[in-house]
This record gives sequence, C-alpha cells and structure tokens, in this order.
Amino acid sequence: MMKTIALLPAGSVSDEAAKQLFAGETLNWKHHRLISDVFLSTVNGISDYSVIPMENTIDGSVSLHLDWLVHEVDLPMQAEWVYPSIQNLIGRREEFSGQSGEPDLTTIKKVISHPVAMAQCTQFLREHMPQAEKEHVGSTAEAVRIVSDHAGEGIAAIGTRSAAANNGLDLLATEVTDHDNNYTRFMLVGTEPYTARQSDRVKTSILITLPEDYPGALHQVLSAFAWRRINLTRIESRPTKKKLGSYYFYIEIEMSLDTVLLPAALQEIEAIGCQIRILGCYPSFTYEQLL
Ligand SMILES: O=C(O)C(=O)C[C@]1(C(=O)O)C=C[C@@H](O)C=C1
Repeated sequence: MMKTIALLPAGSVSDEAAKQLFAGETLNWKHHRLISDVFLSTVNGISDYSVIPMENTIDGSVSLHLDWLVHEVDLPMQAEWVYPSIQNLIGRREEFSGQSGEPDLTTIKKVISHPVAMAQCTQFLREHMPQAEKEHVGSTAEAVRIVSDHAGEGIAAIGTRSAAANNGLDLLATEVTDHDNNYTRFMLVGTEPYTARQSDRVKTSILITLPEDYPGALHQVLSAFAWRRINLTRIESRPTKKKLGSYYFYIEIEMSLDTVLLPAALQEIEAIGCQIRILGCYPSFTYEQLL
C-alpha cells in the first residue's frame, strides 16, 4: 500500500528534505501548518510517518520537537538524515526596490519565518534590517505564503528557493544564514521500519533517567559505554517536567540494538537503578549518501 507521510507545508525545508529521503517513490504527502499536527497525524493513524526536524548546525537541538517525542507521543524513530538548510530573504522586488534598482532592505517593515530559520540568520537580520519587526510562524513555507497574500504591506520572509518559486516571489537576498554549511538533521518517526534504503550506519536513541541521590550516576552511565568502546554521538539533558532540577538524558549511540555489546551496556546501566526508554534503532544517512 502507498505510504502517507506527514510533514510541514510544501516548500519548507522539511518538504525538500523528505523528497530527498524518499526520492523515486510514489507516496501520499500530508502537509500540515504546525509541527504538532505533523506528530498527531501519525499518532492518529492518518499517516504512516512524520518528518521531524531535530537539530541544526547553527541553532543546535530543536528542543521543542525532542520534548514532543519524549512527553507527548510514543512514535519510534525509523530513520535520520541530513539536509542543507539554505535560507533566502523573499519578497516582491518592486515593493522594496532602492534607487540603484537593488532591493533596499531598510524599507522592509517586518520579517517573518520559522523561529529556527530566523535564528540561523540573526546576524544578517541585525546588520541589514535592524528596523524590521520579527515575527515567528509555523514554517518557512507558511511565512512565504503570508508574504504572497499581503502584497504592499512591507513584509518579507526567510525561506527556501522552492517556496519563493511556488508563490511567484523574488529572492531579495540569497543564502542569508550566518554560517555556510548550515544543515538540519531530520528524523522519520512512525510505527513501521523504514526500508526504502539501506545504510551501513545504524544508531540507537535512548532516554535515561538517573536514580536520585546516587553520586556519580552519570559518570557510571558513560563509563558503561566507554569501556566497551561504544561511540555516543549526542547527549542532551531535558527537563522531566515533573520537578525542578529533574532531568532526562537523551543519548544517541552509534550502534544497532542487536549488536551484543549494546544490550549488555544497557543492562549494566539499569543495574545501578537508571530507567531506560528506547526511542528507536534506525539507519542514519549523510546528505551525500542520498544524492
Ligand atoms: O520551516 C521549515 O522550513 C522547516 O522545515 C522547519 C525547520 C525547523 O523546525 O528546524 C527545519 C529546518 C530549517 O532549518 C528551519 C526550520
């Protein structure tokens, strides 16, 4: 049966990234304005998978989305991949044209975008349009659509080339992120394994709650991995939301759950009183692998 994929709107970075992961396949795309609806679509069985942005080169972890996976939904991670987040300043050229014919960015009254995309362009915005009010919306694609619906109101958006083209708008400035090599790591979550492509790199994500009043617990957790020479690629602490100062550790491990060493390490960690929740074991793809 044809699979259904829930994701942010057409022209968002999520949309471009998902098309890359599923290149060559015929699928149903279910676009949603808000990431909460992207999650809920798969929770409610309307979609098979949700596409979730998890981490960005410039802005770091997308904590809100990690918190959703931890607290709100129980959707296993099925694949992770990396996609470039190339942002542009988008609007109508004639609305902002200066004397030289080049866009005069100081005439922009308001810039809108997704908060993560906006954060990737902080310096650019401060340098070139300190006068502009900043407003956050659900995705870069939605920001571009709003600009298209509000001609003549002095609004520009940060978004992708494809969103500008979809809406017949101009690129007022290209590649405006504060650092080149800006990538976003995406996660495919859902109840079925992703099998369309294979990767030689498999990761396991877990959530660990440390026992209370156990000095050195985190050190012991890390050493259970260290002496087995198990590589950790990410460790993040997030509030349990139950008590001030109480945290989970989200850990990404560069090893499959069916490799003998990993269950042994997890057993050792449980033996000191830690609670472990497995969030998924999934193939990991670099951008180059998917080209
Ligand atoms: O708004 C979009 O285009 C998205 O896909 C969302 C999102 C994010 O939430 O991290 C994804 C990647 C970009 O780097 C910026 C924003």
